[in-house]
Amino acid sequence: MATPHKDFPNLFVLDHPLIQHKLSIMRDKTTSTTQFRQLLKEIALLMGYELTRSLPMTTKEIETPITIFQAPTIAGKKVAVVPILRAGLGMADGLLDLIPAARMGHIGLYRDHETKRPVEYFVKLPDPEGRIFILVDPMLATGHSASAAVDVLNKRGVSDDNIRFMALVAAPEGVRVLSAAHPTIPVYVAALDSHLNENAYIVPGLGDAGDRLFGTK
Ligand SMILES: O=P(O)(O)OC[C@H]1O[C@H](OP(=O)(O)OP(=O)(O)O)[C@H](O)[C@@H]1O
Ligand SMILES: O=c1cc[nH]c(=O)[nH]1
Ligand SMILES: [Mg+2]
Repeated sequence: MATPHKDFPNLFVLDHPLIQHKLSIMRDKTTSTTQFRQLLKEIALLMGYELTRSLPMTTKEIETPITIFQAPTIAGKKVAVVPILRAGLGMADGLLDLIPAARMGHIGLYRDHETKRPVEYFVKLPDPEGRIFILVDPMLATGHSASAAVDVLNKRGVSDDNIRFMALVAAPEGVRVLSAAHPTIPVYVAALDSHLNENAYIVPGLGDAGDRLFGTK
């Protein structure tokens, strides 16, 4: 079971060997787009298994072929998976395999090359009533895209209590920014890397996740 990081009480680094092995292949610059896409999906599914551990449970009376049974089921809350476009789409695929009944929202943000600040270009979300929102984006670098995406959800009536954030690789700078703005949101990552470079890319990181996922440059 995931335990909070010693420096960040809301950060959970999922250090399962399968996740770490797959991430190392993704980091390698010689890994192809095809492999990168497949591995991102597989890691998201494995991370989703841990993240969904906190979903509230209840029981429901069913009848097995043998007897009446109070069967454990996920309580009322419905789930929405919300990728931050573009790169988040690669993680959403894995989560949807795990939770096929989840609704899906989309938040389009790109990071301006000069300012390094996110620019919003698309938002479409499901009804927030009684729903848990899982925001997904492989890279948490400066943390401004993640914070902006949470702000978008807040404006549409989703409280921080109903938001989880899932990233592949985070920089400490980004975790600090996101948790300063939204201290109660649990953040799940596969790795907490060293720092950001002068272009606000994560070191050692894996480069530009969107470009590697979609084969663009
Ligand atoms: O934490 P930040 O400093 O805000 O950076 C992280 C953001 O940068 C990347 O997206 P990008 O802007 O490259 O868009 P893309 O997914 O379309 O490539 C990444 O997928 C995050 O959304
Ligand atoms: O390292 C980084 C930082 C921002 N966006 C990326 O895709 N990679
Ligand atoms: Mg990109």
